Amino acid sequence: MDVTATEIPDVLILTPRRFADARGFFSETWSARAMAAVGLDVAFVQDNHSRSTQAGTVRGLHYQRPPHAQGKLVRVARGRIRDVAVDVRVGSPSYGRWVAAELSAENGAQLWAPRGFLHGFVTLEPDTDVIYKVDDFYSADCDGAVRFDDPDLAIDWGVDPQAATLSDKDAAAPAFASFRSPFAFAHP
Ligand SMILES: Cc1cn([C@H]2C[C@H](O)[C@@H](COP(=O)(O)OP(=O)(O)O[C@H]3O[C@H](C)C(=O)[C@H](O)[C@H]3O)O2)c(=O)[nH]c1=O
Repeated sequence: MDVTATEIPDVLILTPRRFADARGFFSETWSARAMAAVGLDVAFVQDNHSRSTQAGTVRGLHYQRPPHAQGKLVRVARGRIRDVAVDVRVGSPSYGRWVAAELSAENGAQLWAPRGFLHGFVTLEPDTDVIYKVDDFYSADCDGAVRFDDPDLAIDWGVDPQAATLSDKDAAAPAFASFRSPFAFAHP
């Protein structure tokens, strides 16, 4: 499995090996052993699958507050997304900074964002299927959102935010200025 660093050290791009042959390919899309080999000991408890029929669909920016904060390992089974993680760990040198990566069925790349990050993506093709593992269960009570096109975050989504397809929840998400992070940066 290839590991590529991003501008935020704890956010990684993992790309599992693909065994191609005349039929297509085989890939271990997740392996606890492969994750441990790169220093990631994560106990995932839930798999998610979201399908977005339209290109330009934005899902995010979302997080779950403690005690149900979630680390996420995101991949695309069909189509293509620009995946975004925003560091909101109080005390982090990269607090408020974002990283983006293009994940697609074609490139097989996966984004790992630990707990303490806002997460969202925009679809770059119709009928895009996003598959992701999380390390805590869904909790509606702990679910939170921040405006995806917040001017203080100034995320480059690569598409026109004004034309984005949004859920009502995301369309009404609060500004980053009103966000009080419940996450602490825990590094030596
Ligand atoms: C996330 C989630 C949702 N749901 C239910 C709650 C709603 O009735 C319905 C749709 O939920 P929502 O509109 O929050 O789905 P997304 O907008 O795709 O949210 C996700 O989008 C961004 C990209 C994320 O990183 C999060 O994983 C997640 O917040 O599924 C569940 O039953 N379990 C779950 O884990």
